[in-house]
Amino acid sequence: MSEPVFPGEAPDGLAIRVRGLRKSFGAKTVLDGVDLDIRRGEFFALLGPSGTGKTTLLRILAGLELPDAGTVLAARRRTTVYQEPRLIPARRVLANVTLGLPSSVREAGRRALAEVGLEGYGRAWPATLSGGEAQRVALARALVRDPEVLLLDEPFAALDALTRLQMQELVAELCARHRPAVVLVTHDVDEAVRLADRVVVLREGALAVDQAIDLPHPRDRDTPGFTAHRRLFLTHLGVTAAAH
Ligand SMILES: Nc1ncnc2c1ncn2[C@@H]1O[C@H](COP(=O)(O)OP(=O)(O)OP(=O)(O)O)[C@@H](O)[C@H]1O
Repeated sequence: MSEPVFPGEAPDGLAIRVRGLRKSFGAKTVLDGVDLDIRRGEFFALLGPSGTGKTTLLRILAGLELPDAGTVLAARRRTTVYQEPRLIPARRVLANVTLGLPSSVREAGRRALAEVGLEGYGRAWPATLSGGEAQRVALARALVRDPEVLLLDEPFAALDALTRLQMQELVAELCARHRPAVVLVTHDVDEAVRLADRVVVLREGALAVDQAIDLPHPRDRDTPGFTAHRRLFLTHLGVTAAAH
């Protein structure tokens, strides 16, 4: 490694600053000189075809993976929500939410559960929850840590279509209230355009498009401008116009 990773916090106004990031697995180069600044409070979405390195980039931002070269400066409190809720089955819901934190945060844990629509679920067992409820618990577990950077790795991908829409709405609401910087990795172009302030496409190891989405909230496919953004990203993802 040529330079240290996480030598300090990102400069003022930034939650994340990435410079010259490279990562290979064996002969395969996944990230090939990625530069990226994410502002504090910015909702950032990362699109890209399967296997292009989105999760690898997120894992590097989380501090779970080391790059081969480059620097990452990031706000310290970073929390990840994954596609699966990753709850501990032998712990009740509230204990899952406050896992690893002092007992003084139990009340904050209950408040976080209420914020995700699960008031009164603290003593429930994970096995009794639906997929959507379990993912709400995962969100509460992130929320109670008061993240400066919220890393979302396809958090809605395993949910049915209706639950996915409800969860997108919830995440939009929570992020508008708490204003963490968000990095959302998703395959879903509509989801990215609906939620993000800015969308980037990762292709062949580099960031191919970097587009601000300056549309009012709440957004849906009927919001003027939505379809134009959608088309742009689909085109950059290699989807032909006929399939739009
Ligand atoms: N620990 C690892 N060892 C070897 N190869 C890896 C490892 N982690 C990721 N890769 C490879 O790196 C490439 C990028 O993987 P990554 O999971 O980051 O892509 P992705 O864009 O998130 O994919 P998807 O959208 O399908 O989740 C893939 O070819 C993958 O097989």
